[in-house]
Amino acid sequence: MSQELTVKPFSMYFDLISGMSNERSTTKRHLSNMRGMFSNGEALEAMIEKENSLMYEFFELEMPEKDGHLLFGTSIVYPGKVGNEYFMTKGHFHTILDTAEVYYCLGGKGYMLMENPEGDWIAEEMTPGKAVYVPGRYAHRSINVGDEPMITFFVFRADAGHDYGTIETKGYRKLIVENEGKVEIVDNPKWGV
Ligand SMILES: O=P(O)(O)OC[C@H]1O[C@H](O)[C@H](O)[C@@H](O)[C@@H]1O
Ligand SMILES: [Fe+2]
Repeated sequence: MSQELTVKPFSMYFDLISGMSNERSTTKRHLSNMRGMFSNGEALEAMIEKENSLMYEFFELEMPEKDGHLLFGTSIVYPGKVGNEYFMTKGHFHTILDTAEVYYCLGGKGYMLMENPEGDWIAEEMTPGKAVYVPGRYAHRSINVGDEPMITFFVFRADAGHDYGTIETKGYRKLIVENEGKVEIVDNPKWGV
């Protein structure tokens, strides 16, 4: 094994309530990083003009991108809406499509929205204590439908990679929106366009 592929055993502390670690810094996605992801682009621009606030952040550890290694961390999606659509992550397929991921919800309330290229989709509810298995081939996006930050711990194969292109061009088949105070899963009218 070459030197750069050697990883010594290590541990990392995450706060169970906030999901944060003071040992590293997070990658941050602000409203302006989410252009094109929400169905109501005008609502997003209006919000950015007022304040380009933080939508979510997550820990991206540096691990050798080699099969056999695992990458883990936490992700924190803040509460809010763009138009009637809840704050969410961009979502992605894995570049090595057939690689899975596990998420464990530590706090908040939301959904893991998943869909595969064959058209199967499912929105798995995420509440504290719930572990969600995202099988290979499924794009995955975390959506916060509550009033608190939605915090998850995740683990996936370190060389899986992130494919954002498909979601950026086609979007998701489904949207999670608020309708008269209730959470609803609706068809994305712009899907594939
Ligand atoms: O990559 P995004 O879709 O923006 O989501 C942000 C992050 O969310 C999760 O926690 C994943 O496990 C990360 O790999 C991902 O990068
Ligand atoms: Fe992933």
